[in-house]
Amino acid sequence: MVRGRICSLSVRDVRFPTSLGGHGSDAMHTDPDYSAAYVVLETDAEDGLKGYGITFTLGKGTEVVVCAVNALAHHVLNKDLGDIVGDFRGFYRQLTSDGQLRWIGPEKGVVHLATAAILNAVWDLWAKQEGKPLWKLLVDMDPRTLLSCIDFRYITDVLTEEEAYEILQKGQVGKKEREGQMLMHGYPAYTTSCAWLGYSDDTLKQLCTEALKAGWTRPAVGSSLLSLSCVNMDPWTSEGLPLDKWFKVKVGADLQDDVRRCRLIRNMIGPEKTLMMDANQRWDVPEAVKWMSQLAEFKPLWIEEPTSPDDILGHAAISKALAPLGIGVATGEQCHNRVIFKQLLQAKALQFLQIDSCRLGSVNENLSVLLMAKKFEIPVCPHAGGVGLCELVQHLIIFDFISVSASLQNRMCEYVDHLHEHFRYPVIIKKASYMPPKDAGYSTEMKEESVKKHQYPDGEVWKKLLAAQEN
Ligand SMILES: C[C@H](O)[C@@H](O)CC(=O)C(=O)O
Ligand SMILES: [Mg+2]
Repeated sequence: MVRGRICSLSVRDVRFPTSLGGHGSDAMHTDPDYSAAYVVLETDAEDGLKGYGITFTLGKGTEVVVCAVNALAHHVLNKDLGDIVGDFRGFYRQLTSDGQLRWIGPEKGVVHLATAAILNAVWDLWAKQEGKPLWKLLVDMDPRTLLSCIDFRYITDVLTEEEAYEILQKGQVGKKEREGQMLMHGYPAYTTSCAWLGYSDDTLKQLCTEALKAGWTRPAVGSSLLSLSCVNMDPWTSEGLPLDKWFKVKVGADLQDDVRRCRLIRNMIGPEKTLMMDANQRWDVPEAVKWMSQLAEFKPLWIEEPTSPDDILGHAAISKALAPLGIGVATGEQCHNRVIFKQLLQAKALQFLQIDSCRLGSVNENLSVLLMAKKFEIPVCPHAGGVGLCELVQHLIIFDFISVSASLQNRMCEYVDHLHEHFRYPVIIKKASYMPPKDAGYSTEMKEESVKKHQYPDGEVWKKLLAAQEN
């Protein structure tokens, strides 16, 4: 039973100095401090449960998102949780249609990141009150209720509510077995932790060796060396162990460096394992095609964010040009909203769709994208990493497998090995797979001690760093 009136919303600017070690660096974001605008909702219910929500940011960007959360707060305060989730579509519309704030979106950029942080907290609270991890709340939800959380405005030309209902109805078949499979084996993951652009070759080698030792080692059945249309991997052995393992390397700043690093990593992981490349929007369209033609010898499964995330037709042109080389295009971590995803799908502009739990308007909007991806039969391989993105997105992709896609072919969820120790319910990875969370909620809660230490600029960590910079 959902209960309580939301009586307080707080938001904090929490930053981790990851740029000091080059963690998270890429061709565009050379000094990222992984950060979060961290929202806490309290209700007047006697259970004392709180809802925690984050959105992922980089350093200074956080203070702008914090302002936007505060500007949206009045939509949530003094609302009954029951009224919010009882008409979640209406509430989503209310937040995204604020007559003054919509002008600085709409449904994109800072204001949408703030929307995500608030709604992530609402979903966490709802799941906690129901006593279920978020993925299970979604899996058990009756399809009509689930669809009532989605705003279909702007996407009915490709997906009507009735079509979405049919997808969910079909997804009911075999659901119990798939849930069992997830509980037993987890959802396959790939790692980006070895090859951030700011890492030296020695660090890359060392991390790659460690990752291989840690179990990212099984031989692939399908091979990324085949042309894309032939890639048809079954990621499980008969004992239910994951087979192929994927590694991602950052590229895009300097071609000769890329060639050297890709050779190094390919030599280490061998010809069989799947390698992906990520350019983080660095190139123009022709440049992307030319650059990737020169990296094709390393057999990447995909090039991620080859150009501006807004350039749908550019992505389509790159997809077309790289298909004969067996290289797909992946994108999504900076796709503003469901409309951009709709058009990427319509234009055949991507072969791997990367949802992000904090970029889109929370679970509500991500559900619409999962359903569209199913309709277009494009595999979803979520973006994760950052602060808490692994913790959150695992719920969405596990739900997707159990209730929507029913497939693991060509699908893996990103995993990055940073900052999990700051979460109260950190991800559990076994045999390179995400094990479904068991605790109630959306795994969004951070340890209070970590938040205090890393709050910007007054937390202990930042006080020291800022003082050192002054001297
Ligand atoms: C700035 C982030 O670390 C970014 O490089 C992450 C990313 O592109 C990915 O994980 O993919
Ligand atoms: Mg990326």
